[in-house]
Amino acid sequence: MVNAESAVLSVKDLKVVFSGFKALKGVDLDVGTNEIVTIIGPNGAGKSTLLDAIVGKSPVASGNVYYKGQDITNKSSYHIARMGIGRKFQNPNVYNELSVFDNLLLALKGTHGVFASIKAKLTAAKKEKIISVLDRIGLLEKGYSKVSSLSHGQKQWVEIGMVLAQDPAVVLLDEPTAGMTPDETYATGEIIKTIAIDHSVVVIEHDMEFVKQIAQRIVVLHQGEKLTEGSVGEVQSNPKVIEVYLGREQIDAA
Ligand SMILES: Nc1ncnc2c1ncn2[C@@H]1O[C@H](COP(=O)(O)OP(=O)(O)OP(=O)(O)O)[C@@H](O)[C@H]1O
Repeated sequence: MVNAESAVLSVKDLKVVFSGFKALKGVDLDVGTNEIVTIIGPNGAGKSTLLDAIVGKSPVASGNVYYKGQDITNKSSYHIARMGIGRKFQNPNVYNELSVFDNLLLALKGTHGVFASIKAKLTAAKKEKIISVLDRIGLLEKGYSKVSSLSHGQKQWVEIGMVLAQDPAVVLLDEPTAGMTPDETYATGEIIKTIAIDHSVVVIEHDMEFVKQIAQRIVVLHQGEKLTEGSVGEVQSNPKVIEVYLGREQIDAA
């Protein structure tokens, strides 16, 4: 069982308020080493806000975020990323006219500026790192392809690769399968499981089939609060979760 002492990432009684609107009303979350935590919940539950607050993109009104025991509450996004928390957003943010390889090169830790990065000498260590990331995201064969030639799903994997290139200990993914085909969605689940061999991963997701594929522990948010957490089975059979979320998902899917 993960607790605040053993957690890599620990969120305590976190509150986020937007112009008087309480988006998070005191949320706790502990993420263990190499654990996958999946966050589900209805639209507006506060899922993205929670990830934003962790990485310093939403101002925390009260409560704390700890990374490896250090209080990182309201530190700058840049600082938090450098410490080891990588965040992928919903929309791809890649350089379409560059190759997959060069996109990953740009994302490597300690790299500054597009021109300088691409013109700088490619060391064996950097090349090895990029190849290992390409392998992780299933794009070894596409390393020299322009990102513009890739499918939507493959672009999302490049973005995940760009997060991995920064050597984070914790990877935060906001709806990584949005807009993907079923095959791409499944492949994304397998990529995430491989990432979790040596990273902690927090995933926001709506697709329950995908959640079942990757989930170890599920946290359910509702109206800015944690409704419950547990295994897939525990969450799926929880009457409160069925009422506020899963029932609605099943109706939407019908
Ligand atoms: N910058 C902001 N300013 C004002 N309100 C915001 C801001 N960001 C989020 N909110 C509000 O906070 C609430 C939580 O939003 P959030 O995006 O975290 O929900 P979510 O659970 O990720 O939903 P979805 O599944 O639709 O992405 C929503 O009511 C949203 O309108």
